Amino acid sequence: MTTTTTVTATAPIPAQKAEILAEALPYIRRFHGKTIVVKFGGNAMIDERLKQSFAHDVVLLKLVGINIVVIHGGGPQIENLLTRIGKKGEFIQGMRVTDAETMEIVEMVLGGQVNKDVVNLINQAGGKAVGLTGKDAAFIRAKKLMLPNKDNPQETIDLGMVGDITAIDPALIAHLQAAAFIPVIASIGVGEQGETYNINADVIAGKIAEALGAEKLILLTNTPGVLDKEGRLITGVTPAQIDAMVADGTLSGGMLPKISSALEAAQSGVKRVHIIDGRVEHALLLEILTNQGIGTLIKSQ
Ligand SMILES: Nc1ncnc2c1ncn2[C@@H]1O[C@H](COP(=O)(O)OP(=O)(O)O)[C@@H](O)[C@H]1O
Ligand SMILES: CC(=O)N[C@@H](CCC(=O)OP(=O)(O)O)C(=O)O
Repeated sequence: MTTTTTVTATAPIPAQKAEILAEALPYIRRFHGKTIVVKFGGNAMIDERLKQSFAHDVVLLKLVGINIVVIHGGGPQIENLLTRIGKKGEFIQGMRVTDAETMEIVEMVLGGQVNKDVVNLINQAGGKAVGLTGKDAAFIRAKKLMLPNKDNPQETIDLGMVGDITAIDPALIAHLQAAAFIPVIASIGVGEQGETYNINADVIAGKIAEALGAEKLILLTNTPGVLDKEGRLITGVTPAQIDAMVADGTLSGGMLPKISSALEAAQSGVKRVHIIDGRVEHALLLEILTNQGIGTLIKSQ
């Protein structure tokens, strides 16, 4: 008996769609086998649909052979829980003042709720994500940060349990990448005595990108990129422009640790560092696989 196979004609793909797909090829070839570190900001993480589009992008990029490493924040999510226990968050130069009780909340929210949420989303999208904090294999070592006081450089500001990264061991990430897992890292570090440190997620993302020799670092946030005094997007910033914008207050709050770690990464061998709008659907695909420049490129000089 012979069987007949029916081949159903597929609907013609609009030429524009095919063109966009074809445009991705040189980028896939360029980044195949390379590492791209992506920081998913807490503010970009609020919308469910955007979270899913982020997770799909991560899985697609991994499937075309790009080693994606995800670092996530969770500032607004920490703030929610602090409010529920009647505590108000305090920030100095974009860093959360972290007493012992706040540290407990930060670890619970970042290492627990937010980390597992991101892991779950990526796995639901078909990836193999593994959640970590810097305590796993003690791969992010830190000591207490003493923040220089901008008004009086002889003085330092005590932020409590905020960590200053002393070392990152890339071996654990390399093992996970070799086995096709997607590392999803919460911004917690560990001290010499096993103490827990709260570290700004942008700072960790920059240091991990450096330690892994990443091709790209992408910081997804809730603004179109770096904005000038008039609120217009700056598509590329130099160190001199950054210094001027910090000095005149154009850059403030959460943008301060973001811009300084982006610049440090760019000056320490990470080839391209971008701050982009995580509120744009498929922002990652647009940034990595198309010639559509979005957000701000941080220049090393
Ligand atoms: N010049 C600037 N350009 C863009 N954003 C800025 C600037 N100065 C301060 N910001 C603030 O920085 C915020 C981004 O940092 P943050 O709130 O820490 O985001 P994330 O959670 O993504 O790390 C923006 O929402 C904006 O309020
Ligand atoms: C020291 C410090 O400020 N830690 C941050 C860690 C989370 C974070 O960086 O989250 P976003 O990326 O969403 O801002 C905090 O406690 O809020």
